Amino acid sequence: MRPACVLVGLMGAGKTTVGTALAQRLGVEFRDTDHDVEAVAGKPVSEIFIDDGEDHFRALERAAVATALETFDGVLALGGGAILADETRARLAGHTVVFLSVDLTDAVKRVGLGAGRPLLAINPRATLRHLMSQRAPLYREVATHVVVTDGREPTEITDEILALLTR
Ligand SMILES: Nc1ncnc2c1ncn2[C@@H]1O[C@H](COP(=O)(O)OP(=O)(O)O)[C@@H](O)[C@H]1O
Ligand SMILES: O=C(O)C1=C[C@@H](OP(=O)(O)O)[C@@H](O)[C@H](O)C1
Ligand SMILES: [Mg+2]
Repeated sequence: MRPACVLVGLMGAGKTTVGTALAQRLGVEFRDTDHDVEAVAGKPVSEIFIDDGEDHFRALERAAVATALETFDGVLALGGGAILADETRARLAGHTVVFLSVDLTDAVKRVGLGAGRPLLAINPRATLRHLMSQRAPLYREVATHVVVTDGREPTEITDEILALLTR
């Protein structure tokens, strides 16, 4: 079993939003590794970071991605930092992976003050800029398709991905 499509990209790229719409349009299930991690930990991502630390969150995330890639056949959204793990990037090989790209201005607008995203608790704009430069090469490395989201509505982005998948 393999996901119909895996979505990657920075916080605020719209993975959760577009993934939900895409799954609906395809008539398949949607799954988000953040939700899987929260279910295993029994608490929100922000509390996992505070109580157990980022390393623990990343370990749960690696396991959630591995399980989903093997057992799930719908639309899968990864948390923005999942691709930091060598193991996860290797696992993504051979999958249909869509990188939702977003520029800094739109990402900041979308995530606001970072509620629920512990990495953005302090200076979200500077943090997003740093994460973007660190991660952009990794998103591109795993992606089979790149879809630009700046200034576009989720429905338009979903339409573009649907067209890519059925091409
Ligand atoms: N294309 C878009 N245009 C405007 N706002 C968007 C778009 N995609 C997502 N959003 C909004 O941005 C915020 C973050 O979206 P989300 O799907 O959670 O991103 P991610 O999962 O990539 O971090 C949400 O409030 C969502 O409604
Ligand atoms: O980029 C990151 O490191 C993170 C992104 C978040 O998911 P979204 O990308 O869905 O916001 C979530 O996994 C956690 O707060 C860490
Ligand atoms: Mg998300």
